[in-house]
Parts: sequence; C-alpha cells; structure tokens
Amino acid sequence: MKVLKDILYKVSLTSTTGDMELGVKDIVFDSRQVTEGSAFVAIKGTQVDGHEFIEKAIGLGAQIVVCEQLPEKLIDGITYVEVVNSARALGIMASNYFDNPSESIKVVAITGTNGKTTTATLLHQLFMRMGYSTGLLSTVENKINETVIHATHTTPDAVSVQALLRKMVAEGCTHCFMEASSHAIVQERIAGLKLVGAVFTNISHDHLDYHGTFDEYIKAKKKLFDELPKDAFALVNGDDKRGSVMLQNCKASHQFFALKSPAEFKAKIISNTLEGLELEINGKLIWFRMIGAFNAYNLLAVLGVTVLLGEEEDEVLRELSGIRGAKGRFDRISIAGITAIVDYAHTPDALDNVLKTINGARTGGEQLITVVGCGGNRDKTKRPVMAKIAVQESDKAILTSDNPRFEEPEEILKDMQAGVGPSEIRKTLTIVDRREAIKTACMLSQKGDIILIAGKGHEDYQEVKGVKHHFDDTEIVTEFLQQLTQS
Ligand SMILES: CC(=O)N[C@H]1[C@@H](OP(=O)(O)OP(=O)(O)OC[C@H]2O[C@@H](n3ccc(=O)[nH]c3=O)[C@H](O)[C@@H]2O)O[C@H](CO)[C@@H](O)[C@@H]1O[C@H](C)C(=O)N[C@@H](C)C(=O)N[C@H](CCC(=O)O)C(=O)O
Ligand SMILES: Nc1ncnc2c1ncn2[C@@H]1O[C@H](COP(=O)(O)OP(=O)(O)OP(=O)(O)O)[C@@H](O)[C@H]1O
Ligand SMILES: N[C@H](CCC[C@H](N)C(=O)O)C(=O)O
Ligand SMILES: [Mg+2]
Repeated sequence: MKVLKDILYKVSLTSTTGDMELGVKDIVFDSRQVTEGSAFVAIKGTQVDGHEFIEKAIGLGAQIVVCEQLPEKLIDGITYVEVVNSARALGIMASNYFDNPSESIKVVAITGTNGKTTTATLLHQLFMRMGYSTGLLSTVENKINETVIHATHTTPDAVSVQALLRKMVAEGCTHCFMEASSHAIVQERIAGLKLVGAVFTNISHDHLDYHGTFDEYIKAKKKLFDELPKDAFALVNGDDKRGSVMLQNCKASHQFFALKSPAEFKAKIISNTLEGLELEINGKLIWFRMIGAFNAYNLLAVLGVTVLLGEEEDEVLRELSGIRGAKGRFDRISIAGITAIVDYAHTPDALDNVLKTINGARTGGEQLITVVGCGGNRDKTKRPVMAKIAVQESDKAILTSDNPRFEEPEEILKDMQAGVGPSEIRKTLTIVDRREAIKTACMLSQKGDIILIAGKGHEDYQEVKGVKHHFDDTEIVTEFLQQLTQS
C-alpha cells in the first residue's frame, strides 16, 4: 500500500498535521463513498462545499482529510493536509495512487465545442485497425480495446480517469484518446495527467450557464494548452479564430489543421454529399464515409494526431477512408423512401452545420422536417438561437423536449419559441412529448423527404427530474416509419 507522503508528491501543500506515513487504502472525493482507511478530499462544488462533509467522512472511517481550509476542531488520530487547490490535488494524488499510468501510455486529449467525440472515436477505431491496443474516454462510451465501459460523463472524474488509464496500461494499451470537456478542465479532472498531445477542434456558443461568459469558456479550453509540456504537440484548427489563442502560452510544438488557412495538415473538399466526402490531401484524392464539411475538420485533426504520433500518412489515409465514426452522429435510417437522420447536434453551430450539410445535398422538391429540443439545466441562451436555425433552415420544424432534467419542459419550449419570427410561426409546431414529435414528423413525411432528429444522438434515455427513462430516437423513428410501410 502507498503511504500518504508519496501520494502527495507534486501536490502544492499549505500545511500538514499528523502521520504522513499512513497507508492510503483509497482516495475519495464524495463522503458517501468513504470506506475505512481512505483519504477524503474536500472539494468546493457547484452545489455544495465538500468541506461540509469532513466530519461525516471521518465518521465513516476516513483517516486522512485533504482540504483547502482546516476545520476549526481537529480530531486526534486523523491526518489533515491543507492544500492550495483540492480539486487539483485530487488529480495529482489519484495519478500517484495509480502509479502515474499516463507515463506508460500515450494520451492525447481533444477539446472544443463540437467534434470531440467524433475525433476521439475515429482515432480509437483507426489505431485499433492499425494494430495498436488502444483506449478511449468519450461521451458515448469508454473503451479498453473493444471492451466497453459505460460512460457517465464526457470526461470522467479525476479518480476514474486515472483508474481507467491504469486498466488500459494493464491490458497492454499503448495509446489513449480522450475528450477533455471544458467542465473537466476547470474542475481539474485531468490534473496529474501527462499528455503527449492536445487537439482544439473549434469553439462556439455553449455552456455559458457554467462558464458565465464566452471569454471564460475560451480560457477554460486554453488552460489545457497552457499546461502542455514542451515535448508534447498542440494541434489546433487554423480556421477557427480562437485556434491561435489556444497557443499563446503553450510550450508544446504548435501545429495547425485547416481547410482555408495555411496549415501543416490541409485538405480541399472535392465533393460533399449524403454518401460521404471526397477530399484532396497532399495531391491525393481520398473518399471518406464521414458526412458534412465539418467532418473534413475532424478527419484532418485525426490525420494530424496520427502523423504527429509517428504514423505513415498513406497508411493512415487508407484506413481512415473506411471508418464511420461515433454512434448518433449523422446516423441515417431509410424506410419507405423517407430518410431520417439522427444527430447529436445540441449547439447552434452543430445544428447549423448539420442542416447546411443536408440542404447542400438536397436534389429537388423533397421536404426537410427538423425535430429538435434543448436540454434543461443547461445554457438557456442557446435555446432561441437553436430554434431559429431549425426553423430557418427547414421546411417544417417541430420544437420538442430534449432532456428536461429539473426544468419544466414547457418553459424550455417557451425559451425556444422566442427565437421564431412571426413569419416563421406557420412552419413551426411545438409538441412537448418527443415521441409524439417524432411520430408527427413521420406522419407529415412523403416519399423522398428528410427528417432530422437533433440533440440526443446516441443517448438511449430521456432524463426527467433525476430519472433516466429509456428513450432512443433511432428506435422510435424506425418504429413509426415502419408503421407507414404497413398502412
Ligand atoms: C456542473 C458539474 O460539472 N458538476 C460536476 C461536479 O459536481 P459539483 O461541483 O456540482 O459537486 P457538488 O454536488 O457541488 O459537490 C461538491 C463536492 O462535495 C462532495 N459531496 C457532496 C455531497 C455529499 O453528501 N458529500 C460529498 O462529499 C461531492 O462529491 C463533490 O466532491 O463534479 C462531479 C464529480 O466529478 C460531477 O459528477 C458533476 O457532474 C454533473 C453530474 C454534471 O452534470 N456535469 C456535466 C455538466 C458535465 O460535466 N458535462 C461535461 C460535458 C459537457 C460538454 O462538453 O458538452 C462532462 O465532462 O461530462
Ligand atoms: N468539427 C465539427 N464542427 C462543428 N460541428 C461538429 C463537428 N463535429 C461534429 N459536429 C456536430 O456536433 C455534434 C456533436 O459532435 P461530437 O459528439 O463529436 O461533439 P462533442 O464535442 O464530443 O460534443 P460534447 O460536448 O457533447 O461531448 C455532431 O452530432 C455534429 O452535429
Ligand atoms: N455533454 C452535453 C450533452 C448535451 C446533450 C443534450 N441532449 C442535452 O441533454 O442537453 C451536456 O451535458 O451539456
Ligand atoms: Mg463528446
């Protein structure tokens, strides 16, 4: 068993009281998970302050308390460690506890508003195809090679990140591709991690509820690049004006991918249809199964990472050409001559991109019907913007619920409706029940039409007042389209 003083290696300490040679049985940041002999790390959160649970944690058997402010009364026999930043301390301690797994596996983190899951998943699939044992930490799922481990967050908590990396190393993984959400960066879930590279996909409107302002959101992403070591690479989207902002204080090697600006990794779109993308890369024409110009960026990011990790470009392009990417991203279901597209677009930029892709590929008089909602307890300011985009770029828009969480669905829909102009009301329907909304889209469709169901992608649940009910856009649209063939 590791002793406390070793687990605190590299943590910024303010003071210590008690036995530093104590063995640490477990590291816990939630008092409800404390077991005998564990170290409890008190973190100030968005809902409560973990410092309030120190006494409870000791009552349940914690022998070590790591905190930013010592309790007024210290208890005999308990070791107290006062630190500058307990969230950061947790990451570093977890890394030490699990024997610093990121030193034995090449970890690349991907950040950005959109495209993280797609890029990380493509990289995982690609490296598996190229014969590497590979790990993945993503919104859809965590993976050790082909073994799936359920994901609860885009980036797991600090202890889970290190525990998963340790398992990957034990399974022989040489690479891990992971998403770094802005929440995770701010909350130090990836503190203590040694990265060989980081990718910035793009930044646009999202999460202003959490970060407060767009500047703070940019700063959150930038922190990932500020902390990269000198021997790592920083690969950023050169066509996003915040790409170079990410690199302002970055010691790592600066690399760009772009369609329009000068860059180390460049491509030109030759054709872009609902069947796929044809790109010209370094004079070679390559066909990809990924759909939409935005996916050209994701493919370039993947190419960049792979080449920067020492792989040979031609082999990479050959393998990448056949890969489909993550579940719930532009998934097509064709039944009764109607095409349904299920996509995880849950930001204005993503929705705009997906609708532009569909509109760009339309051939004639077909209708485009969009079903979309916005999540509860998330950024309210994106609601009217997303509704406006859906209505303006579709023949009909059906505004509905996403995951209402703890909000009233009708109130979320009112926020969305505020974005619909008077002249657009006639082509807008509001149906609170998402299943009914999908059913209505199917009933309104004729042969040749396209239905976009946006926002939930791979999710197989709808979260209402803390309970996740089974709900799967793909399952539901398939069911109703099949009914059309029978009637
Ligand atoms: C807003 C947010 O990010 N919250 C995350 C955060 O929780 P928090 O700060 O609210 O924690 P809190 O409830 O205030 O509690 C503070 C501390 O007291 C502790 N506590 C609390 C109660 C108790 O009885 N005892 C106790 O010790 C808690 O364990 C915690 O350490 O830290 C928790 C532990 O890591 C996360 O599970 C939690 O994710 C919540 C569930 C969440 O919904 N997060 C979303 C927004 C999120 O993280 N999303 C990103 C993706 C976003 C994107 O890019 O699209 C993600 O990475 O998944
Ligand atoms: N590079 C991109 N630029 C803009 N939009 C994109 C890009 N890649 C994907 N999208 C759109 O964004 C949606 C979400 O993509 P993806 O899941 O890859 O993003 P993410 O960054 O992982 O999202 P999250 O923050 O929820 O983890 C896709 O369904 C698609 O509509
Ligand atoms: N990772 C994103 C997912 C949003 C998905 C959308 N379906 C919603 O519930 O808002 C978040 O937590 O904000
Ligand atoms: Mg994701």
